[in-house]
Amino acid sequence: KQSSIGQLPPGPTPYPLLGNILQIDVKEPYKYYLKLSKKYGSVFTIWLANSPVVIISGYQALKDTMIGLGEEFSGRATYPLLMKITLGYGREQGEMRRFTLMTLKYFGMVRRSIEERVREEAEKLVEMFKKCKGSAFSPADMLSNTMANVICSIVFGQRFEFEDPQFKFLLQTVNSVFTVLNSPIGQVFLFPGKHHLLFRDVDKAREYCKRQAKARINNVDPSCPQDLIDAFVLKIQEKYNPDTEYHFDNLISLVWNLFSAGTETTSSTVRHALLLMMKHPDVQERVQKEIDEVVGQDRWSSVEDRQNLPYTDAVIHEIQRNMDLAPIAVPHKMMCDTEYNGYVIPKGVMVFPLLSSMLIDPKMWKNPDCFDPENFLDADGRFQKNDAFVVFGMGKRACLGEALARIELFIFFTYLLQHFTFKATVPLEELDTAPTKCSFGRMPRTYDCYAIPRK
Ligand code: HEM
Repeated sequence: KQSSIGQLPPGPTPYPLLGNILQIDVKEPYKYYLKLSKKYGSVFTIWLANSPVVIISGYQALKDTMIGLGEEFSGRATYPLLMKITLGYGREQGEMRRFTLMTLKYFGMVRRSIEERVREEAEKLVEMFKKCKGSAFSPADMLSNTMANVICSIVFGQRFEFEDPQFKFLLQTVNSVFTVLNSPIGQVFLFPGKHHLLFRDVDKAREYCKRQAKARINNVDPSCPQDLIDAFVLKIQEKYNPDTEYHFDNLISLVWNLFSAGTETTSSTVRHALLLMMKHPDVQERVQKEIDEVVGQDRWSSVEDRQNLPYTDAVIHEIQRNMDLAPIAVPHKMMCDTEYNGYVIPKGVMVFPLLSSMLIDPKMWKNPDCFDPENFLDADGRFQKNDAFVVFGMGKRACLGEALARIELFIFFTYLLQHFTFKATVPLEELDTAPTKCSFGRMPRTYDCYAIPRK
């Protein structure tokens, strides 16, 4: 089969029907891929059942393919599970991506600023943590709820009360999506599994998005769209033509995708951030000291403070590097037969950009294997960028919520550390910071903590 579909890069010998599935540690497949890259080099092939997947690893190869051959490598995987629960909007794609980026910018700049929306939610979170009055609690749901509301304010034009049953259902569904993707079956998404139950919930969640969108059809003020759904409905009306990307199905997918891609990612990163702060009290103290000196206790921090908070900035970057949220990004698909490195990767073949390979490359980092903010600091303690920081992916498919996510992480993290010191409920040596499920993305543990008010 290999010879009949082009000169695929080499890789471990697959078994008939199963491919390499039995060799893969389905709990942490990306570790297996990292091992394979040592044997086969920066481009190799594995087989998930009958389907070849080309894996790209290391700085140069990722740059050559994701940027140099960006168009060729930019397709979206069209496997049913992925289509339905992740980025289903994009078989045609380019225009949808442009629309989303422009609209996020529009609502952030022309309408109410993104930062203002983020700050409102972060303030609410601080209030909620205060209500815990220093006793132990789990921050996970509060983080998801507040961070989801940032997206809701842009997409639906409203925030939801946490008790709202529809909001709870949407969040639960997002959570199940990530749980399934991270369970062993999630990695091998070509197989049927319990995801038919998930499909049912995802369909219900998409139904909700549909109702929201339908309600707008005759109610949008063309001179003043209030949210992303309004902006899209205007496009449908302006350009109605079933051949364009502006049709109802794409609107539903886009709304759902933004909600799902924008909620669990940022909230689990802040969850991981607090866990690391508990594990490294010296780092937490140094961040607080810097915030106290630059921002003080009498005003909230703003994104403009970032450049004067190099240590805090380095810590946030290091949290993301250490977390490695999306070790294989989101699967790509070849747009056409493409020659790379002497191999021919055929149109339609799935590609995993192994982002992890860059995040732990010893040539790129001072201390790749541990949590160490020094990875982002120069000898004078200034923040230092690093090209291998690719947590948001690279090239034409890079995360389109990156700008929003960076504001969210900065504001939530600095607000929380300005107001609280986080302490573990177990002795530090028992506090495990390794993510629990790592099949597709890496999800941090849930935990109880103390948030001790600082004032
Ligand atoms: C810590 C936060 C986040 C991280 C680490 C992250 C990371 C990523 C990564 C690695 C990809 C895949 C890139 C690739 O395939 O090359 C991606 C795609 C995407 N992200 Fe994010 N993301 C985050 C937050 C967000 C937020 C807040 C939104 C919502 C606005 C969002 C929306 C998306 C979308 C829509 C895509 C698909 C882009 C496409 O296929 O064209 N992400 N993200």
